[in-house]
Amino acid sequence: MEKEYRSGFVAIMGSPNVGKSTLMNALIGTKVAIVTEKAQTTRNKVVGILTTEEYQIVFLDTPGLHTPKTKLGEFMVKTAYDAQRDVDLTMMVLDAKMGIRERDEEIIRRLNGPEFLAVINKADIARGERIQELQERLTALGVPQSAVYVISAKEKTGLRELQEAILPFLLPGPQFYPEDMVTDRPERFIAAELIREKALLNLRDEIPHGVGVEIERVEELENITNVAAVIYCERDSHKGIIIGKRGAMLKKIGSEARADLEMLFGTKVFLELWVKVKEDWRNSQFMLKELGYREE
Ligand SMILES: Nc1nc2c(ncn2[C@@H]2O[C@H](COP(=O)(O)OP(=O)(O)OP(=O)(O)O)[C@@H](O)[C@H]2O)c(=O)[nH]1
Repeated sequence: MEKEYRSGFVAIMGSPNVGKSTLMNALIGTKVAIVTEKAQTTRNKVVGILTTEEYQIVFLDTPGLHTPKTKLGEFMVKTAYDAQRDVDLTMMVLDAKMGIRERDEEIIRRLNGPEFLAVINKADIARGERIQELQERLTALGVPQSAVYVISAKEKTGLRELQEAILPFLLPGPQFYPEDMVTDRPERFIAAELIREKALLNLRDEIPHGVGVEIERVEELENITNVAAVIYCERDSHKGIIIGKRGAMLKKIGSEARADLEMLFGTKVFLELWVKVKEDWRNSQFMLKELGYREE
């Protein structure tokens, strides 16, 4: 008898910067979520999809949980807990080096149960005793040993075991998305995220969280895709920094983004980038909507 097709939804939770996006990209083998060394990089719920002949796993990569200070922050936290509610499995990602913070404990207590796995990430940069200490803390919090996995999303170790651990949580069911689809986010959204990633990677610490990217136009011609985008920032002084001396910074952001956009669209890309100042845009409902941080 043929085996029944199985599918399910898996939420990837955890504090900012623990490596959730890196893990999801590694599991599905494509870059659908942006990664930077700065906390709170992920703002939206991004779906990553892993399809094989036997099963389909749909991953929800949630914004890092933190105490919200702005409307955008509130939206991020709400999206994270909302994503968790209707899933078949929740994976809580922990940073082996940072350990379990008070806030993590609260989340673990809230989410621990039969459909819960704890994933200790960044094993490549933590000492063995440190990892053992974390495992013991998890046991003390009531998470069974069998639900704890030690991995390095960056070095891609422990991923096969983790993937196998997910399979029993999948239920007989349909393939929700076509097999060649790796995310349900529109190309425009990914394009904006790729540009934002390059801005975050290149800019100094004080600016990045005030940076939003809007794609104004995508024109797909036969051999080239024309993309026009605006980088929003909150102050005139920031605008100067983003543009850089004789436009050098903007040029660097643009050429790095273009390389990724060419992979996304599968064509050459002509990228036009503008920088605009919108004071306090993170507290403007209108701007949040404009930039795609809306509830579905
Ligand atoms: N050494 C090491 N670094 C890692 C590993 N996984 C992720 N990182 C790094 O940790 C940083 C944060 O990774 P992200 O994947 O953006 O983390 P995140 O949890 O999605 O972060 P938010 O979007 O802020 O919630 C990046 O600099 C990654 O390269 C790992 O296994 N080992």
